[in-house]
Amino acid sequence: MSVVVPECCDDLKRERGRCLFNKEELTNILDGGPKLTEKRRRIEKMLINTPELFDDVSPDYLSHEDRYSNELRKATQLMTTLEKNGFTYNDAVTTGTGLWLLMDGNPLSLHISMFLDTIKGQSNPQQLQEWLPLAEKFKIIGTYAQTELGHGTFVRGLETTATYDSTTKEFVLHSPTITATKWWPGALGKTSNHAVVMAQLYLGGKCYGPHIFMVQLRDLETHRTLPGIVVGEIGPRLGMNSNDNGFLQFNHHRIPLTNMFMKHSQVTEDGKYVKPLHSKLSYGTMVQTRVGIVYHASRELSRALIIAIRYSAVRHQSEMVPGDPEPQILDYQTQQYKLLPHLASFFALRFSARALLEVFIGTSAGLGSGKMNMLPELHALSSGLKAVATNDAVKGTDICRLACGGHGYLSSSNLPRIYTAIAAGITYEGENTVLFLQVARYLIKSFRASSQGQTLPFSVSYLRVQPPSSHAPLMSDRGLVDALGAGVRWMVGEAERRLQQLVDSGHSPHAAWNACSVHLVQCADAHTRYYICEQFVDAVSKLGETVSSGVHEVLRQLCRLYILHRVIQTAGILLRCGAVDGKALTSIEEEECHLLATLRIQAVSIVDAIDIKDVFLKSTLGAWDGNVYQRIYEEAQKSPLNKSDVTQGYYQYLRPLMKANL
Ligand SMILES: CCCCC/C=C\C/C=C\C/C=C\C=C\C(=O)SCCNC(=O)CCNC(=O)[C@H](O)C(C)(C)COP(=O)(O)OP(=O)(O)OC[C@H]1O[C@@H](n2cnc3c(N)ncnc32)[C@H](O)[C@@H]1OP(=O)(O)O
Ligand SMILES: Cc1cc2nc3c(=O)[nH]c(=O)nc-3n(C[C@H](O)[C@H](O)[C@H](O)COP(=O)(O)OP(=O)(O)OC[C@H]3O[C@@H](n4cnc5c(N)ncnc54)[C@H](O)[C@@H]3O)c2cc1C
Repeated sequence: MSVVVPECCDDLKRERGRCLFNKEELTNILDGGPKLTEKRRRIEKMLINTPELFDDVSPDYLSHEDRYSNELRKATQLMTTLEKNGFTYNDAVTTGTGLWLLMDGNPLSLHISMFLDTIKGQSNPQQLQEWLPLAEKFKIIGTYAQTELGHGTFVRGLETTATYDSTTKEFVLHSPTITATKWWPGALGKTSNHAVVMAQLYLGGKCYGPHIFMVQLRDLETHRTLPGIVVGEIGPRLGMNSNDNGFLQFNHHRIPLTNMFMKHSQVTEDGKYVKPLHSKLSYGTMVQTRVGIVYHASRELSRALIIAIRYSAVRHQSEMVPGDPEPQILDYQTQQYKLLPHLASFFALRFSARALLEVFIGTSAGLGSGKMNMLPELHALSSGLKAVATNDAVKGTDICRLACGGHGYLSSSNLPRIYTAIAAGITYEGENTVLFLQVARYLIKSFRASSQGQTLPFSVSYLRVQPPSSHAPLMSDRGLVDALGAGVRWMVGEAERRLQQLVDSGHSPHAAWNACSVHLVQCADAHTRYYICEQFVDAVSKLGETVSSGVHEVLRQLCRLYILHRVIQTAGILLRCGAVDGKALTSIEEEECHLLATLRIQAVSIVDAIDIKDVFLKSTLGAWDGNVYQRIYEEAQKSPLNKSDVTQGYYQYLRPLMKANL
């Protein structure tokens, strides 16, 4: 059956006809300015014009091995296409386009992110000069090998050892137990010939904790594993199965002294240790990746939202008024309630990701001149935002899937794949509960420091013991954000009181910490969300002077929805600390419902402005033209089971069963 694709279906035409703002202007804001929109579109055009980057057959129909090879084919093609056209792999990552083409995890992602970032951030000048050009030109291909079978979260507990032998000026890398096996690193199984390896440094029998080493794993000509190394792939996962996540063991494998990354700490030829300026500088690559993940999570959420909101405008179901035509499902308030707060979250995360990037850039510049004082603030912010962004993207993506009913469960909707890929984000790069506990540690320390009269860094300054009282009217954006801040201050104060009470009653500080950790995680989550609200309000108010009134109004409504929704989610705490009363909550709930109806009118135009082309959405439900049913039908025809009317399985199993005398 041939497809006659209308320019865009009537439902979407009508939706788009109601747009009251300049879409291009909103697109520019999301990209970070018109120049960045223009650059992204140039990259997209170039990629779209490279047919080799697209799948002939859905990876769902490929074997485990073919999925990997197919993705490797596309990943290498992507790198050469970018290079030939004067772009960097970073351009493809920062615009999202590269990651979207490589649908489900890809074998070069660790190389272009954590491997290169470690070389850039942890090398001394000689190492940088030696390794960076090789890695940038793909002469060596690497990954970040830290996690082990026995330890992922607890980096200090890693078992792999790097013991210095001053007689040969080498480190001996060893995996003393099965649990010391490196396990999980992306692209470790079959792709990488090098890895940056986190191992316990031993000098003269003394352990100096985890340090990073550059280790060659495979021969650069034959790609065969080097002696003293065992490496392989770990098998199928929930998602991201086109990557070759791997395992790695060392058997007294020797590498030169100069292969320890020596920007921050050094080992001299005679085996002396030179301490870094801060003990956690070797965790820098993780921090940098967490900053990137906040953007990544917001982008993935936006893909799911575009799909679900367009589909909700095309899908008609049931009767709202008996006898009337079936309405668009987007007209149901419950559908708006499912989707629109997540749309607001996407914007909130995008503005917060930008603010975090600025903190990262500022802190990195400070580190360059020996200033370590911003590091705890960056660690807390990047940990909290990574956790909230991935939690919300996963939840939001699943809600989008559910909001599409049965068709959301189809692989061709692309929602399952977006979900399984981003679901891993809750675990990798610091499991979210663990990261929240790091944030909580910072909050409690800050709260205590404030009680002792110390000045607090900017993200926690609202926790000071005697904050200035809010002058903003409660129902204004600022007033409600101040109320949320008061709620977090109350929660942190309460956590501190409970900790102290437990210690006073004879518990050790560590036991007290564990006994309060559910509450502490809630404090960290609430603090991070307060920070996000602040960033959203600030961004919208700053933009107010420079953007057209239509765009400003849309942003103001999304920001308002985000805040109202947050206040309702936190109602229990806000009532307990007296920041709001029942009457205020009732009017906030009413306003939220009203706002849902207002935002619904322009919802399709808002997701259009996110400007993700069909080839990157890869969804039968979310395409720009809204031609949903034809696409679903055509995708189903591609199933290998439809190649013949009667399958082999019939002759092999079904027929014998039917003929059997049961
Ligand atoms: C760039 C684009 C990216 C896009 C991405 C898109 C797709 C990704 C695709 C695939 C996935 C890719 C890769 C995945 C990779 C990985 O997962 S790599 C492995 C990541 N592993 C982790 O994140 C482990 C998490 N654990 C930790 O970070 C630490 O163990 C932990 C922080 C939990 C504890 O550390 P530890 O050394 O045990 O700490 P202590 O208890 O001794 O000390 C705590 C004090 O140290 C401070 N601190 C901890 N970390 C840092 C840091 N990074 N920077 C600064 N300070 C730090 C902490 O605040 C404590 O300070 P105080 O004592 O309170 O003052
Ligand atoms: C798709 C994917 C890709 C990955 N890529 C890489 C990679 O490229 N390189 C690499 O080195 N690693 C990689 N990892 C590993 C990843 O970083 C770890 O899985 C992650 O850090 C969590 O560690 P874990 O698996 O040991 O979980 P655990 O730490 O064992 O966590 C299990 C549970 O214990 C809880 N828990 C643990 N510690 C605490 C605590 N202190 N307090 C309270 N609760 C706690 C956690 O909250 C969680 O509920 C990847 C993982 C995945 C899933």
